[in-house]
Amino acid sequence: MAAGDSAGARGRRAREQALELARRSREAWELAGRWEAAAEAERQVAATLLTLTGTGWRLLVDRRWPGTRTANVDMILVGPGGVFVIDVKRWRDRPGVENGHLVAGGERRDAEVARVLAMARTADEKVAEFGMSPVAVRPVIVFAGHRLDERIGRVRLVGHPDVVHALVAEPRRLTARMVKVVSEYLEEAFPAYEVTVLKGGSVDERPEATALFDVAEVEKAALDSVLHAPIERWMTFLHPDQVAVVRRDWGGPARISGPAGTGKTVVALHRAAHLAARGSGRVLYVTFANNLPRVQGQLFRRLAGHFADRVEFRSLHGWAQAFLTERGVPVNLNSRRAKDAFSHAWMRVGRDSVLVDVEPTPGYWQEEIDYVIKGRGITSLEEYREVARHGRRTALQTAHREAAWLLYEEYELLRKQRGVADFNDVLLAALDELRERPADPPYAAVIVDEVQDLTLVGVRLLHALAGDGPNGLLLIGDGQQAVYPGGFRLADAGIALKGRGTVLRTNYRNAAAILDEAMEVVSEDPFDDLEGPSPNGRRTVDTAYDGGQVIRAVAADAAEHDRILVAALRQLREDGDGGDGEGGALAGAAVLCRSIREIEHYHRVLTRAGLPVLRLENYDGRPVEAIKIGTYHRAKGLEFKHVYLPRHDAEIRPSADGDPARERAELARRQLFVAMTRARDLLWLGSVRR
Ligand SMILES: Nc1ncnc2c1ncn2[C@@H]1O[C@H](COP(=O)(O)OP(=O)(O)OP(=O)(O)O)[C@@H](O)[C@H]1O
Repeated sequence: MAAGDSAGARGRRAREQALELARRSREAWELAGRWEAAAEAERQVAATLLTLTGTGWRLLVDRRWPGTRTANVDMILVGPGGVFVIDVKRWRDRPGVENGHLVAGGERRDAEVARVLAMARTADEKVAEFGMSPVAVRPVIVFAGHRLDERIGRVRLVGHPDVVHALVAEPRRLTARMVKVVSEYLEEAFPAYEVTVLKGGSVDERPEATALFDVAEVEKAALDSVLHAPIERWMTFLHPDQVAVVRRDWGGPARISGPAGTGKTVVALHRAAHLAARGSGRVLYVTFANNLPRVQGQLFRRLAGHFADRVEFRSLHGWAQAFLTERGVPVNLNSRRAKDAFSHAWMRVGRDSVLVDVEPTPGYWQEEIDYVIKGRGITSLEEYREVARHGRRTALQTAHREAAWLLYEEYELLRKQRGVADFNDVLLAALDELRERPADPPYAAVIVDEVQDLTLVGVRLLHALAGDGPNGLLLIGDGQQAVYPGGFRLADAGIALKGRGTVLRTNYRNAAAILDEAMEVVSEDPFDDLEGPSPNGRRTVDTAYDGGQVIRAVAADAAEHDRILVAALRQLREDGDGGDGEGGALAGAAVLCRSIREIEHYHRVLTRAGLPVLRLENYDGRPVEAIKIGTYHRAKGLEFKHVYLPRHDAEIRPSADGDPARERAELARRQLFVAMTRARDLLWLGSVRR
């Protein structure tokens, strides 16, 4: 269908919906008139909302507020847009919002906001019992006789004439069946306050009774709601245990861990919305990878668009650089020239030293500087001599440590001579600056996703930013998915979790066959998990999805391998099943590679074969009819229906050799594991016979 046609069809549907509501106005008005228990203003608002019940919404009027002795909830409306807990006000003075406060007649009326928020929290609790996230519950105050459409945190403030189109425009979250189930559940949870009597009379006959809202406005709102992308399965409903984590109160820094695909990011996104809803402060959501914030920000806008301006999605280095710029601290980041400084340092003091007896590749020693020495903020040889090198399997004698330290000093000298900074310098400078002058205004909460990929200095920086206050710092990650060498313990960063943590155990992403295959790769490998070593790579995980397909393609040579890959992708395009209803066949496909060189190679191969390609660095999570292509590192935190791993085993070796080889082999297996666990339904593993 052409784009113009579908827009036209959407417009027609929106108009029909608006007209249908208008047709029901008089009927609703009469019905509300028979609501004896309700006050006049409530009856009028109820009449307006009753029009919605003809198009799949359900309205509960005058309900008991559980947990209170006598208080009532004016209305609860359940519809495609979620659950709305409604309080009706008839004020003579015009309500408005000033500096985040509800005001009327020159006075603050914060108590009214607090009251409807408290009602919504009760509803949150009730719906959490069956796994509904608080993002789908919205407290609303409807003002009779006024026009406005404002927001204070989570609370929506709307005038009576604005209420229908405000609610109709909400993104669709619930199917008709779910609306029924949820409203029946709430009917029991919030019992009728008084028996609502329908009597013969009706409310005053008023001329406006037939025009409870502006049809044109509703039509536009209905169109907006369809323009929202379809809501993913986890946008509204989670497992009740996940919802409990989203809503939990933690007295200080906390951690969510769990194997790949267990919903850690999903829970973190819902929690970001929950924290944004609770207070007025900003929430910072950080990851190490710089393409993830775009994808996560995009998901968050779909999940809780009304809080999009309160939650900042940033990469750690992106945030640190912006922070330093804001503070006027110059840092000349130039990783290419910094690398060049290292190469010279290696030639001068590395390649003829004892270091080559342990490991001749200079890259290993650059990592030692990046992840152990600078990454942990070590400033003296004494400190380096003593440090436990978590995550590095290669034991170093004192002589090796001294030689590595010399290499580090030479590198620093040459780097400074060139007047350039590396990525660690950016974080170190930001940490110094933050310690000198704390952030203002500070963030109410900092959520760190994929924390295992950070260095110790990175974690210290975020800890300094968030502090130790309640619900301030949340660390999410899984040591088994660490794709960088080196590691740290949270205790080294001065973070005491004191039992504040939770482990998620159900994998909702990978079909069982895929997860089994991936687990096999790392099952023999111990790993470091931030709070201590984990001796066993085989972990207990429940799978939510059976089935799945793992295809192994073994070719005689590289050219044949690439031909098989292209044929598989063409087949996928023909089969037309790739994108979860969001885009065509290729929208859900990704080709993941170990290195940038391989990416370039496969980009050429696919383009020549006439297959559309999108590099992961340009992907923001929105469905695009193109094969995503990127490195294992860039694929972190993402997922695709079909994942293709060309020459997946080229770097995979048994790990019985010496220590450095073992360390490299384990890291390569963890990276492969991460790539494999990006696949939901199909995993294609290509190899060339050795
Ligand atoms: N309660 C749930 N119901 C259905 N699907 C869910 C639920 N929770 C999570 N998911 C799905 O599981 C998938 C994996 O979730 P998520 O990306 O949050 O996992 P993760 O633990 O962060 O993974 P990884 O560590 O591998 O990056 C998501 O696509 C989401 O659709």
